[in-house]
Amino acid sequence: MLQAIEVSYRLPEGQEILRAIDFQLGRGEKVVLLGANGTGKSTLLKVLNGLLPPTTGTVSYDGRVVDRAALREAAFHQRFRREVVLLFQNPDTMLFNPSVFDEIAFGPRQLGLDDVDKRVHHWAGELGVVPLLERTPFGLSGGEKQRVCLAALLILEPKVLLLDEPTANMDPRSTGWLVDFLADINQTTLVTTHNLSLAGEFGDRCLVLGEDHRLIFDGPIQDFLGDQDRLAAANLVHRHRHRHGATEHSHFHTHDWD
Ligand SMILES: Nc1ncnc2c1ncn2[C@@H]1O[C@H](COP(=O)(O)OP(=O)(O)OP(=O)(O)O)[C@@H](O)[C@H]1O
Repeated sequence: MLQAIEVSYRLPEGQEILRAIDFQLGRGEKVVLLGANGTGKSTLLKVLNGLLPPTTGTVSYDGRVVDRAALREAAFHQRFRREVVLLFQNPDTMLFNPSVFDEIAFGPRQLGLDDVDKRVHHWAGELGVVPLLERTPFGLSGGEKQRVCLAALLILEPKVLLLDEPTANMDPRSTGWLVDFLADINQTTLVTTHNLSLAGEFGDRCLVLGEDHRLIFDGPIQDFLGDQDRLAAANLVHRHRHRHGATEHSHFHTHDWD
């Protein structure tokens, strides 16, 4: 339903940070996007969400090319913005309303949906943020902000969720809750994470961006996670020395940052 066809993205300064990326997300599919720092994961999500136009190649949604012309058409723009949503890596980028209630209500109000109050209470309940509704979003903890941002997206009843490191600010209990929550929804999800211990919980298929900014793997996640050579080539495991008294050895470690 969402497809990248030979997508490349070049920064204004000239550096190419996505190179000929080609893949398709099927309806209801749960996919994980992996890659070392700076390989282009956040950029790819922004391109898929229509926020950055690819330098070459195309993104298409349900068979329609997502370009400036399409996004200028009111009907397509409204449909695409409602159905394909992006959770930014930094929740502060998304919060700009005076209260959590207004933050969650913003999308439905923009779209002219009815029963905004009821919808806000429903999604605040789903995300466990009802006690925060009258607070200002700026004073919340990182994990609380993440939940508020998710409520503000899910209230639109999207079909595709692009989630950029959704557990990065979350403590272990919230992380466990989010993993279960995402497993139970039937939307298409594409989730980036640096947490290889969790990656397999977000989907059965993974896409991996290499340090050359190309898609270097698209397949079953367990095949990728079980292959030390591939993990090392993608800079997703590291090796360092351990000393145990007089003996010393080294082996690979996964690099879980959140
Ligand atoms: N607007 C911009 N101006 C300059 N450089 C940028 C811009 N956007 C992205 N980059 C650079 O492009 C590269 C890819 O960035 P991106 O944020 O997509 O990587 P990432 O894979 O999400 O990284 P991380 O794992 O660290 O979050 C980085 O080197 C980044 O510094």
